[in-house]
Amino acid sequence: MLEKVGFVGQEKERNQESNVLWTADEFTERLKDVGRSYYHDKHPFHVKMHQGTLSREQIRGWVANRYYYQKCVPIKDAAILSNLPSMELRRQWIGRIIDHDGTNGEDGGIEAWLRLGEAVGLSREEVLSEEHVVPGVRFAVDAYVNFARTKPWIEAVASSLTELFSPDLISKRIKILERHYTWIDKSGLDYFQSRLTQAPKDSDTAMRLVLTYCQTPEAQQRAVAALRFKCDVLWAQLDATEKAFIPKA
Ligand SMILES: O=C(O)c1cc(C(=O)O)c2c(n1)C(=O)C(=O)c1cc(C(=O)O)[nH]c1-2
Repeated sequence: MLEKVGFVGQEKERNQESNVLWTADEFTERLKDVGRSYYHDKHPFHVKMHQGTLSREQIRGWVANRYYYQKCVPIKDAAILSNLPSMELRRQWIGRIIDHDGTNGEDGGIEAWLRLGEAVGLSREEVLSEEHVVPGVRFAVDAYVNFARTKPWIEAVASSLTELFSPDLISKRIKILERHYTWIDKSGLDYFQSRLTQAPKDSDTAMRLVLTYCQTPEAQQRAVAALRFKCDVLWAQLDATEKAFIPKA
């Protein structure tokens, strides 16, 4: 009997399938199904952002809170790196830390996010102090870092596969911000532009690893569950941001 891996409400259907090893195509579709159902592009906070109805304060609240996620992503990747069992695997992962932290003479994503903060009217000090970060965001992001530290590395790798879905959302977001939030200085959007090339590279690597190393039904199902967990991490951040910055109608 396989251990339950968190398919809320779908245990029966999943258990019947528990001994089936999916083909690479079926497995890929199962992973994409998670994104189609649970990715944060459909969160009400994003829906309002896309409708162009968020106030300056609400955009600032989102940027200040997302900073905590940005800051923790390379910490999460360093945790995964520390669990990878070979030089070859670590070589495939280490670039992610540099993408966010930068390297000598070259800024990374965290710096770009701070510039986004300035472009929406938040001082660097204000963002760095985390004074606007609400408890729910901190808890959700910390859960992601903790997951990467403590779970088998292949599950942590699978949890990063939300990046399969982020390019569509981010390219939509760039257009929306330019069209509806014209008060934001355009230079602040550089962060999103660079993710459009980084995210597909990252998700290709992660997908290759997951397809290679998840070779039992249980391993495949754990990967799907890890991706569902990550969708919940992203969703919970927006729940907490929405509650803090959008008054109830
Ligand atoms: O703006 C977004 O909607 C979004 C989503 C995601 C994601 O889907 O995980 C990431 C990012 N952005 C992002 O900027 C980023 O650096 C990133 C790293 C990771 C990861 O799990 O390793 N996801 C994401």
